[in-house]
Amino acid sequence: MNITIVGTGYVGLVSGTCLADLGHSVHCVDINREKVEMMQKGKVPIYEPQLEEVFLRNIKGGRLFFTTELKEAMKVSNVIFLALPTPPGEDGSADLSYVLNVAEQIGDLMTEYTLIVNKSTVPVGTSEKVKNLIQTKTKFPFDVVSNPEFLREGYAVEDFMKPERVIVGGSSQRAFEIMDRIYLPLTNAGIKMIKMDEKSSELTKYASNSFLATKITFMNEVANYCEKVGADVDKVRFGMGSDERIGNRFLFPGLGYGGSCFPKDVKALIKSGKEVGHNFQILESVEKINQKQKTILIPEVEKYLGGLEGKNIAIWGLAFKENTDDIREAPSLEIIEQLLEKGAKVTAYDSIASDNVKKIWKNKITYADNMYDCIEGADALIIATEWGEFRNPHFNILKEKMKNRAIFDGRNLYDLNELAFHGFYYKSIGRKLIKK
Ligand SMILES: NC(=O)c1ccc[n+]([C@@H]2O[C@H](COP(=O)([O-])OP(=O)(O)OC[C@H]3O[C@@H](n4cnc5c(N)ncnc54)[C@H](O)[C@@H]3O)[C@@H](O)[C@H]2O)c1
Ligand SMILES: O=c1ccn([C@@H]2O[C@H](COP(=O)(O)OP(=O)(O)O[C@H]3O[C@H](CO)[C@@H](O)[C@H](O)[C@H]3O)[C@@H](O)[C@H]2O)c(=O)[nH]1
Repeated sequence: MNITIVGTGYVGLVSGTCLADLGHSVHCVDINREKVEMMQKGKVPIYEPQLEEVFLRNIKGGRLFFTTELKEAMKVSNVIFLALPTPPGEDGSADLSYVLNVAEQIGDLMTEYTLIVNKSTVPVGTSEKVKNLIQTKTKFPFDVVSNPEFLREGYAVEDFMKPERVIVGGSSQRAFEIMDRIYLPLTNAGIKMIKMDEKSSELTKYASNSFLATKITFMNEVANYCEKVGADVDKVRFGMGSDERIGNRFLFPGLGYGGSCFPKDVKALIKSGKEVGHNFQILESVEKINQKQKTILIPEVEKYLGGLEGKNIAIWGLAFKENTDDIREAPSLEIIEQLLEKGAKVTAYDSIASDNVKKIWKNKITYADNMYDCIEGADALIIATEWGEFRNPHFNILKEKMKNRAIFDGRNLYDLNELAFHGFYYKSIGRKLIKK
């Protein structure tokens, strides 16, 4: 089948590449000329494990193409996936301008039956808005379906190819049949496709992300309580997660949830609720607690050092989580902001995400080339991302290079006994404080 994907970011590029790998001919469209030229030359513009291999295989196989021209792609395909940004507007609501602009263009360019498949995360009622808009632009028949995407950055290829479910929201038999054909290689392999109406499908995405954000936030609250009463959150997490009704995933406490999805989707659901007079009280609390959690280690560092003015603080990890170069809503950004405000000197290291942080913080902080250069002369080390390379450091090198043996670990990477053995002051989340 010939498929067009509009928007080649994390979702569009991964979906396009994977759909090509399932045998479809995929034309990816993006307005960013530089990005398109890069992809035409065989370069992947984002960091996403496994993606490059599948990308190159499908370019070579003649199934994956890139263009800046929607019109060109639509000449060969009448199934169009939208993988466009839906960033938060000033009031927290999802900004639908990208989706609606492209919908309008599709309406103008259509010359036959067209299926518009919306993969962007959008509020309930967006399919209807898109339908109404296209209706004013064309005389040709068309359908709009909602097909929310559940992939995680860092595991995107795996999540797309082996999803726990594919959700399709629509109201036309013709559209459902096309969706059946597109996903046949997955459903044949035992992946379930759940069909429903458009509104329920759109809400399934927001409700899933908001539920996961709530689960994480609940654990952060439990962790903060553990510290007050002397319980260990890792043990509590393991005990709770062993109950299948709770499940052991997404129970890791830390520096709060970040990334391009949870923060914006929680905000957007709260806002959508308000528009119809519904108060998502639980999500309002989740948001507030999460905001506080991102910088929860700062007062701890401040207390330990007796102030931050002129202190050298090292940060390991800048990405919002491991295995990605994405820094959208990363706790590291707010940590850096507060440290600088309080007069500290910051040296940071992230093997993949540093370049993106440089665009924001420029030369206001120092960027180290490796994790050990980063801690040279440091008064304290903050761990903000759980990259694999931080999990087993040579503690002897840390002891030699750091001015103070002090680690503030936002990801609970280390064994408490080991850090006590090495003589570190070690503050993690929801666990006993190890004092030198
Ligand atoms: N990032 C994720 O992990 C993830 C997962 C599931 C769902 N989503 C949702 O998917 C959507 C896309 O997210 P993303 O992270 O891939 O975004 P992104 O910002 O990484 O990519 C969006 C792409 O769209 C392009 N674009 C913008 N306007 C365009 C236009 N008029 N025509 C063609 N291309 C255009 C941009 O240049 C960019 O390359 C959002 O609604 C998001 O909430 C994201
Ligand atoms: O136990 C956990 C799990 C995650 N996180 C944090 O939660 C955030 C989100 O993590 P994750 O869900 O792994 O990353 P995303 O790539 O943002 O993926 C989420 O957002 C996507 C965009 O909507 C959805 O498609 C995915 O299903 C959903 O997991 C990150 O800051 C993590 O550090 C925790 O603090 N504790």
